[in-house]
Amino acid sequence: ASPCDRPAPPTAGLSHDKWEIDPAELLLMEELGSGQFGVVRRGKWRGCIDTAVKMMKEGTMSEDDFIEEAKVMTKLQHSNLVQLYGVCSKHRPIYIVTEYMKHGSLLNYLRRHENTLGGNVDLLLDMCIQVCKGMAYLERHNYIHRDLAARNCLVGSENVVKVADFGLARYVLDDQYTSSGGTKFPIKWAPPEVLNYTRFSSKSDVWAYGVLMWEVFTCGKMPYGRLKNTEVVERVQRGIILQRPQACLKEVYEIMKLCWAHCPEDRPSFRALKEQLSIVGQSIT
Ligand SMILES: CN(C)c1ccc2c(c1)CCN(c1cccc(-c3cc(Nc4ccc(C(=O)N5CCOCC5)cn4)c(=O)n(C)c3)c1CO)C2=O
Repeated sequence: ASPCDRPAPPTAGLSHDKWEIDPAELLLMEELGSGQFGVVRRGKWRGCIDTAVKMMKEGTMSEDDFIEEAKVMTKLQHSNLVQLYGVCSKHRPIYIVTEYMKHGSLLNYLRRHENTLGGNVDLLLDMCIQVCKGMAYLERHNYIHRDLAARNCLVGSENVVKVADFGLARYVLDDQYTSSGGTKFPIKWAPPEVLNYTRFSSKSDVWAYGVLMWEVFTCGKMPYGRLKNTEVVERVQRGIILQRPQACLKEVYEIMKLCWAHCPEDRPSFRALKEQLSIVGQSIT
C-alpha cells in the first residue's frame, strides 16, 4: 500500500534522528499566514500528508534551544494537540513541520461563523471541552503553554479544535512579546502572578483558559474591549473579572469564574475543569 493509505505516524523514522525531516520530502504550497516566527505555508510531506510548515525568520527564535526542545515536543501526542511532526534543522531557515488544520485559528473561525455558532451553546461548550482535554494532557505532562488563547488554537474538519504552539513562547526573541511590559505581551490572558512576577504555571494556563472560554462564548470578541493594557492590569489586580457573555449558561460562567481565582492554588486543574464541564455538557444535550 502507498504511504498515503496508512495514517501519518507522527514521527515515522524520517531520518536517523526521528524528529529530523528531510526537506526533499516536503512540497511547499500556499501561504497560510505569518506568526511570531515568520511565514507559515501549507505543505505536502511524502506526496500526501498535509502539513503546515513554519519557516523560521532569522533572528526571531533561539533556534538551538528550540531544536533541543523539539525532541520532547514530538513526544506530546493527543487528539486535541496540533501534532509536531518534526523539524528541518540542517539548513537555514529551519522549518517546523506540524499537522495541518484546514479551518485556521479558532479566533478567526468564531468571528467568521458567529451567525451559525452564536446560538449553538452545545457546540461552543464542546469546543471549550476539546481545548480543556488538550490542556489536561499538557498538565499531566507538566508542560506549560504560556500563551493559551483562541488565536493559538486551530480548527479542523467536523469542528475539531486543537491547541497549537504550546511552549513556543520560550523561544521568541522579541522582547516586546516576552517581557510583561512589552506591547505584544498577552496581558489580557495573564493572571496577577504573571503580570507581577512572570510566574508561569499550569494554573496560569488555567487563567488564560477562562479568558479563552469567554472568547468562545462571545464568538471572538476582544476581552475587556478597547481598554488599554495598563487599565486591564489595574482591573485584574483589583479582582475585577470579565462579565458573563450573553450566550454563556450561568453554570458555565460559574466554572469560568473559578479560572480567575486571584491565587493560582485556588484555581481548578484542567483535569477538574474537564470533569465539571463534561457534566454540564451532558446535562444540556
Ligand atoms: C509563540 N507563539 C505562541 C506562536 C508562535 C508561532 C505562531 C503562533 C504563536 C500562532 C500563529 N502562528 C501561525 C501563523 C500562520 C499560520 C498558522 C497555522 C495555520 C494553519 N491552518 C490554516 C488553514 C487555513 C487558513 C486560512 O487561510 N483560512 C482562510 C479561509 O478559511 C479557512 C481559514 C489558515 N491557516 C495550520 O494548520 N497550522 C498548523 C498553523 C499559525 C499557527 O501555528 C504561528 O506560527
